[in-house]
Amino acid sequence: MLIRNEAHSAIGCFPPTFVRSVEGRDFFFNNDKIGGAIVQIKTIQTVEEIRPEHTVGRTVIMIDVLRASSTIVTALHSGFVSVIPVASIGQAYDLRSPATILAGEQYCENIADFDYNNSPTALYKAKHSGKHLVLITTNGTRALQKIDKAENIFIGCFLNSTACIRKALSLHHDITLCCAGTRGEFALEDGLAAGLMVHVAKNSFPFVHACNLSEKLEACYLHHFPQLVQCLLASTTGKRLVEHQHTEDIFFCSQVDFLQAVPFIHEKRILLSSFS
Ligand SMILES: O=C(O)[C@H](CS(=O)(=O)O)OP(=O)(O)O
Repeated sequence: MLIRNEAHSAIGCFPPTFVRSVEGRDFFFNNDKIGGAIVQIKTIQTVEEIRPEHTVGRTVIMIDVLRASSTIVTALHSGFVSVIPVASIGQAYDLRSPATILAGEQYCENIADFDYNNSPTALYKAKHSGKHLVLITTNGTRALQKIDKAENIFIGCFLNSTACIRKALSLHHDITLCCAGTRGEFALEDGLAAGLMVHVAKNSFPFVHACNLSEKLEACYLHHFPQLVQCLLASTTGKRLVEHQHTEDIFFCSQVDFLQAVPFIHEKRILLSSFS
């Protein structure tokens, strides 16, 4: 039910009129026709800071640029039917079958008997059409368990940033950009990808209200995007990945809008959205 806000009573003329529903959702009107709901975008710095109000009734984009989100986007782009995130190495071994491939890392190190590290570059070259990827990573796959109450959950990174935020906007829920972070700390690369998504959202849809952090991260992205690879190489996670000989993945993960795949979570599996 909509309640007209008397402070904005200029119905029928531009600028549009803003109205708050009894459910607390804001809408805008153009020439007395409903133009749509205002989408609020909130960015969370690390998954540890996620509270129920950031997920319930909202669309959440989980961002773990280095590397879980990039790996998931690439795997689904490359023909895997699904990605199954697991919480322990034992669970991954239990799911081993002719239909599955095991990938992941623990603190950047390879896991014994796994087919791949958490490497988007390797999965981009791999040919496993029709198989399911079982994935465990230090931060990203665990982060997913903390946002499972969201209305919709998408997986985003630089590789699919425009496709991902546009898909989220199309659902007309408020959006939480959840930066996974690294080992409990904010990760610059996640914040920069969030900033890019905020920028795309503001340029795609006229009535986006972004929180202060979102606005600052947008400015940060716009400042840094000419040297994105250098930024990622100099980040805490980037340095760690270089030490572990995963430099190629940093270059791969810094490619903005290289892929169109938009993964979403359905019943604990990650699938390709039909829109992708
Ligand atoms: O190896 C990765 O991709 C990282 C390891 S670290 O803990 O951030 O160094 O894990 P992820 O879960 O993808 O952030």
